[in-house]
Amino acid sequence: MIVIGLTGSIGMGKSTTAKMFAEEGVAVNDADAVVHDIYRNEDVAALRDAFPGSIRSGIVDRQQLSRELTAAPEKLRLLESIIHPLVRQREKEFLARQRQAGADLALLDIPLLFEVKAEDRVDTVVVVTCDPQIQRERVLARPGMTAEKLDMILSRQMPDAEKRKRADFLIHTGAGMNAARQRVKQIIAALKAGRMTEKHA
Ligand SMILES: CC(C)(COP(=O)(O)OP(=O)(O)OC[C@H]1O[C@@H](n2cnc3c(N)ncnc32)[C@H](O)[C@@H]1O)[C@@H](O)C(=O)NCCC(=O)NCCS
Ligand SMILES: Nc1ncnc2c1ncn2[C@@H]1O[C@H](COP(=O)(O)OP(=O)(O)OP(=O)(O)O)[C@@H](O)[C@H]1O
Repeated sequence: MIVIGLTGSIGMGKSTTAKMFAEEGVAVNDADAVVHDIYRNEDVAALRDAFPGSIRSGIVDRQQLSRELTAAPEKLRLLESIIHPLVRQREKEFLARQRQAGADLALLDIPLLFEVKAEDRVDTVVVVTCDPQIQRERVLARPGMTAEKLDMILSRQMPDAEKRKRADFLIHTGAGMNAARQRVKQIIAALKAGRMTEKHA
């Protein structure tokens, strides 16, 4: 089974592109969705201890947590140290299920793939990218998003230019949905034909 790592900075189009892979029959594990699921459904003692002000009825209130972190960005590191091992565990279970089902491809959508050195856990890395202007417009258009919060998140992400350099495949999402979909199909075909990278191609 070939494990695809999909990444890109905030608002570059990861979720949209992951959906396109899913529509082509590739099973997808979305790290952000796993985090949200943990907050909604799991009573994690370490989170209760570290962020008591963001807990409602035993589980994390994500909006409150987000406000707390925007006010105190240094706490993000602590949050990551609690959350990332849980995400990693879910990822392993997902891959085991896919292997057992005999899948030929599986995709991990990992926003912080390079930052947490997850390249070692995947066979090929696909990076989504677009113009920084478009990125900012997309993100600031989201309800609840502020310039401060965006800057807090960007400060924890590797610059897009560096991600692009490290990519095996690039998908530009500034040219519309159809162009991105064609590119997804092309990448799947390349992988199925054993071509794992376009680096130095
Ligand atoms: C900071 C939190 C509370 C903000 O919640 P909110 O609902 O507003 O945003 P959401 O989760 O949808 O994230 C928005 C974007 O920021 C990115 N992002 C989230 N956390 C981080 C982080 N620690 N570092 C860099 N980027 C991040 C996400 O991948 C996504 O692209 C939340 O993102 C969170 O709990 N982050 C910590 C967990 C984490 O590291 N997640 C990254 C993927 S495992
Ligand atoms: N190929 C594309 N063509 C046009 N618009 C796109 C394309 N890909 C994504 N978008 C738009 O960009 C916005 C952000 O996309 P998306 O939510 O997929 O980003 P993301 O990288 O997953 O964000 P985050 O990092 O916050 O999770 C959405 O409004 C989406 O419709």
